[in-house]
Amino acid sequence: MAWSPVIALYVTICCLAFVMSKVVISFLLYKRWKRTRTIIEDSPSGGKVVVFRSPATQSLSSKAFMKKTMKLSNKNIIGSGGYGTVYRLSVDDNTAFAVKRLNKGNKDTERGFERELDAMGDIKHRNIVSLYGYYIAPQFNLLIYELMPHGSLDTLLHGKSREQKPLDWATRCRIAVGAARGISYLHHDCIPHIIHRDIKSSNILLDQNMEARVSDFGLATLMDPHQTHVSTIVAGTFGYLAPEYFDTGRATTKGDVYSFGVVLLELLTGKRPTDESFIEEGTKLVTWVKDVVKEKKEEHAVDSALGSFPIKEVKKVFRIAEECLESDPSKRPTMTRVVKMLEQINSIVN
Ligand SMILES: Nc1ncnc2c1ncn2[C@@H]1O[C@H](COP(=O)(O)OP(=O)(O)OP(=O)(O)O)[C@@H](O)[C@H]1O
Repeated sequence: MAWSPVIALYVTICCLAFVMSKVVISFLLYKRWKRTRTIIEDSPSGGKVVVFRSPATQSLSSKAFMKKTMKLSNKNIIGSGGYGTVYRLSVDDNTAFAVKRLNKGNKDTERGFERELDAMGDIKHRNIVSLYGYYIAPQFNLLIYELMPHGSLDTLLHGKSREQKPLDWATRCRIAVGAARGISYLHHDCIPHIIHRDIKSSNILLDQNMEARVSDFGLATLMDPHQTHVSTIVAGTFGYLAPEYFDTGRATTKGDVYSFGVVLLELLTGKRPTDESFIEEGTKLVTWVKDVVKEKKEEHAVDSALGSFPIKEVKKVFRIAEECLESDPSKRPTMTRVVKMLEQINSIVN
């Protein structure tokens, strides 16, 4: 059946309007995307700096960042991990950032790497360490993060410094619920949903108000597994990995829930999952705690540095940890549920 010229004209106009609207929308989205970032190509090094615009990065021009970065030395190091070294980068007396220098990833994955970083820059939550920008160059990559003045939960719980005061019960509870809210946000509120894959006490950092912030989200997927240290099997860290991960190698939100359960045990007992005493006794933190809870002797497992603590609340947190550590992933609660359960602990205000 032949179309009348009028219908053919209508169809042509509709198709053109459709294509034009797509082009205009893409252009506007690109303009908006550009407005939220400062991008500088550094021709001598072949590198590129991208700074996500926000009130916190107003003082950080890409040029200033490049200059300061080139001057970073060993005395600026604040930590190091499987993915690289972390430096303190001070812009002025009041402004500083944490800069992570990454061991170089795979060249083929560079485009995907940039896309992932751009997406990570859009994630903002009071319990997540913000990514402020990045630098990509042929020799190395840098990630610019918000600086967390109180360092990591791992150092606060297990650090050797004698001046350091042990964390009290109320602070531990606040850290637990803050970290849980951060993970829950990644799992349930981000689109697409994000599985962290490496929840552990050294990836829970503390801001100026001792509020917990989850860091390193997305890094486990970004980095080539062969570039990371020996304790990382595909992704994740020994002692925190859910048992099913060893069989399937698949990261899931329930795997993060398990790792968070291990962090809860660390907060309760003050012991690392890889504590030497467990190896000597042929057990591990999770098994030891399960036995203690079964015998209703939780008070014997509590961190001796804790001083006084409300035993009823301690028992409740042990029970929440136990649920997170169920061997069957389907029996573990979601992180939203974990947040709700923790919020019922009296020492947790707001
Ligand atoms: N944004 C930050 N602010 C302050 N200190 C930080 C920041 N990021 C990392 N650190 C410090 O640097 C240390 C090393 O961090 P990094 O994330 O590189 O390794 P990790 O978490 O210890 O181990 P892994 O690389 O296996 O995850 C942290 O334990 C923390 O003390």
